[in-house]
Formats: sequence, C-alpha cells, structure tokens
Amino acid sequence: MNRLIIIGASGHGRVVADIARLNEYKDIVFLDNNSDLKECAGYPVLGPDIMTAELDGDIFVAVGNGRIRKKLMERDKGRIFPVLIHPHAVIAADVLIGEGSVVMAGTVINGNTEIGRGCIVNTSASVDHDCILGNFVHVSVGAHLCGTVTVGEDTWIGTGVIVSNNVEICSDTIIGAGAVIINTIAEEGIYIGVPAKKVDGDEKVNITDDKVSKIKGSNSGRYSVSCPFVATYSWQYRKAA
Ligand SMILES: CC(=O)SCCNC(=O)CCNC(=O)[C@H](O)C(C)(C)COP(=O)(O)OP(=O)(O)OC[C@H]1O[C@@H](n2cnc3c(N)ncnc32)[C@H](O)[C@@H]1OP(=O)(O)O
Repeated sequence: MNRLIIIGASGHGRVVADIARLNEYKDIVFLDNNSDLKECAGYPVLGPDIMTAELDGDIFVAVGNGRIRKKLMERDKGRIFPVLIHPHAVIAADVLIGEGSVVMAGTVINGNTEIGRGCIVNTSASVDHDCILGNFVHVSVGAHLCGTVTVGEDTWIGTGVIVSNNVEICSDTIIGAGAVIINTIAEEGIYIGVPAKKVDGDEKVNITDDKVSKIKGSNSGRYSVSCPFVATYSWQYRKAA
C-alpha cells in the first residue's frame, strides 16, 4: 500500500488517519501549515501542504472547509485521492463515491446513491436511497438524509439535521445543527430551526468570502474497487472529471 499524505493535522485529520490505517495504509504522514505541529495521532507532521509536490504517495485532504478541499484537490490534480471508508460503514453495492471522499464509522448509505468528490459522510450519518450529493458536500455527525434527496456542491449539512424525502438543497448552503428540512431549498444561505428557515442577511453568520461555483458533479467514469476488510461489500467510485 502506498504512503498516504493527509493534509490537515486536526481532529478531522485524526479520524481520517484512523480510517486510513483500517484501509491498510501503513505509511501515513501529515502536512499542515501550522509549523508548531509536529505529530498528529502518532504520525509525523512533515511541513506545510505545499510539500505534496516533493512527496510520493496518495493524498487525502482532511480539511472541514469544502472550498479548501476543492482548492487543494485541484492543485494536486493527477495524484491519487483515495476513497476512505470505515469498515463499520454499511454501503449498498451500487453506491458511487467520488475520489477524496471519506465515509466514517456507523454510517449507512443506501442503494442508487451518488456521492461526489471530496465529500465527508461523518460519523453515524445516513444517506438513503437515490440521493445525489454534489462535490465537497459535508454530511455532519448524525445527520440523516431520507430517500431521493439532492444536495448541491459545497453544501454543509450540520450535525443532527434531518432532510425529508424528495427534497433538493442547493449549492453553497449551510444547514445549521438540528434543523429539519421539509421543503426544497433553492436559494443559497444559512438555514436553521424546525422547520428550517433562512437566516436573515443582517444576522451574524460565519459564511465567509468566495463561495465556489455551483455546478454539480458531472463525473462519468465508473471504477470498481475492492474492499480490503469486508469481503461481502463492494462499491464503486467515480474518477475525477
Ligand atoms: C465531527 C464534527 O464535529 S462535524 C461538525 C458539525 N458541526 C455542526 O454541525 C455545526 C453547525 N453550525 C451551526 O449550526 C451554526 O450555529 C451556524 C452555522 C448555523 C450559525 O453559526 P454562527 O453564524 O456562528 O451563529 P451564532 O452562533 O452567532 O448564532 C446566531 C444566532 O443563531 C442561533 N443559532 C445558531 N445556530 C443555530 C442552530 N443550529 N439552530 C437554531 N439556532 C441557532 C444562536 O442561538 C444565535 O441566536 P441569538 O442571536 O438569539 O443568540
């Protein structure tokens, strides 16, 4: 197994490293722009993220911000960004998962669902049948997407969110922790509450600057990968466009 270079020596990076270990990566190193960091989860932090250019190995961008995940994956286009799946995730055989995505422990992803590139399906989340998640989507801890839900690129579904079936959520949107989405969201922004409502523009929000393009993933190639640890499961992932 190749070396895995994890960008981002944070709590998220720590979880990613553990899943990489369970995916049989033996040589794991971190890069992080915080020069004070020397180790993470027992693995060395070698230097800033730009060092990918001088290091051999697969790359995983373990950064919570979807825009940064996108930027770093595009910078190192052509390198291998593995799909990392915790052995205690339950994934239907026909699910498609884009490169550079991570699926964490206790998740369930049901049939005919497509997950884009650079996505995070976080601990104990579920994404039910016939869903489509665009690139760089984050489904946070314990969030649940019912069947036939579509989520646009770079949208962050907060922890504990429930999304009812047959709902579409547009790109570049944040769904606050604990919200319940019962209707389609077509206008980007921050939505909170039960049922969720858009936060007014003059309220304090933490969305920052340059939100990226709103295109959904349009990758086409299908590539089979074998699962090293659960012989009864298999899944496919989509190669970057
Ligand atoms: C492994 C992991 O850790 S995965 C990470 C998962 N993390 C999450 O899911 C966090 C999601 N983030 C949130 O829900 C945030 O609160 C956001 C993005 C919705 C808003 O953040 P901010 O802009 O910083 O809002 P801020 O904290 O200043 O709150 C503004 C107001 O909205 C309210 N508010 C904030 N979030 C929520 C929420 N999820 N639901 C209801 N009300 C909320 C606050 O109580 C506050 O109300 P007040 O003005 O009456 O006091």
